[in-house]
Amino acid sequence: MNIHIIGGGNLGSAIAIGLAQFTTGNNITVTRRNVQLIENLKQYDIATSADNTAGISRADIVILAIKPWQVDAVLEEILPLVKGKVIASGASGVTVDHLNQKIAGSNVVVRIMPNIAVQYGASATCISAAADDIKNTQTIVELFDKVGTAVIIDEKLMDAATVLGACGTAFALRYIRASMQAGIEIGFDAKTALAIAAQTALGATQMLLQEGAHPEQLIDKVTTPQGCTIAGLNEMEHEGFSSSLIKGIKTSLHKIKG
Ligand SMILES: NC(=O)C1=CN([C@@H]2O[C@H](COP(=O)(O)OP(=O)(O)OC[C@H]3O[C@@H](n4cnc5c(N)ncnc54)[C@H](OP(=O)(O)O)[C@@H]3O)[C@@H](O)[C@H]2O)C=CC1
Ligand SMILES: O=C(O)[C@@H]1CCC=N1
Repeated sequence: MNIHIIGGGNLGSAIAIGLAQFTTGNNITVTRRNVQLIENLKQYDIATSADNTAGISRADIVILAIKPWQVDAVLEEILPLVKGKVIASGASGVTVDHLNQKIAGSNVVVRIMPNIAVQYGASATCISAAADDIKNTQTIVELFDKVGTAVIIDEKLMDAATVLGACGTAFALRYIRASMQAGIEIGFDAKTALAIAAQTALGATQMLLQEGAHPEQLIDKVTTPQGCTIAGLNEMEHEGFSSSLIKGIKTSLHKIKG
């Protein structure tokens, strides 16, 4: 397939590299105005251009990885050339209804919400479309399944998916950073503390995904009665660990919904 990604920033470049690394048989093009900033993509055999329409008529899928307020102008620019193509928008908060109104054509219009771990084949991608288009989303689901997991969700949950899945990368990294900082305070150098904290988070995630267990079932295996784990966990909860995470996620959702 020919995949044309408009917006070679954090998300667009990550999608391009992920698809280049974890899929075969696809030609990928990425565009942005300051094209010199994505020269590095060429090492993955990804074509780059400052012209959003360059080669777009050969594209099978057009992915929008631009800021929400840039979507309308870019659509106007490309619409005459993208009739019948799949258009997948990763712009947060821009609804399928809005996209369909702007596009008003024969296109399959899909909303995608990956996260930047797509670059490493580890995104949790949520996908939605209008009822008429759901049956045509298979290509997109299969594509994003190769760079992590991909699920179709009800569009009304797309903002929630953005917060849990996309912003979630930052939330998880902040947990690792805090662990690292604590690790330094209890005796490790920064590099070792980070290595231990990051690998421990990865190991916990692997167990969770492979066993399909509830986190607390695995936590029970770590908490020795009267031991140091439960003492630490309970202190964290007294200080509002779970509560602050829940509040932060809800605040992010309110922000997205305006
Ligand atoms: N970052 C993340 O983790 C995630 C982001 N998103 C969503 O993805 C979208 C992009 O976010 P992000 O990648 O972080 O933002 P960035 O600012 O990093 O990337 C946006 C890119 O769009 C380019 N751009 C702007 N205008 C145009 C235009 N007219 N034509 C072509 N390219 C253009 C910019 O480059 P230039 O100025 O050179 O043109 C820039 O590189 C947002 O809607 C965001 O909500 C969704 C999930 C995760
Ligand atoms: O922070 C943001 O608004 C975007 C949406 C998801 C990740 N980054």
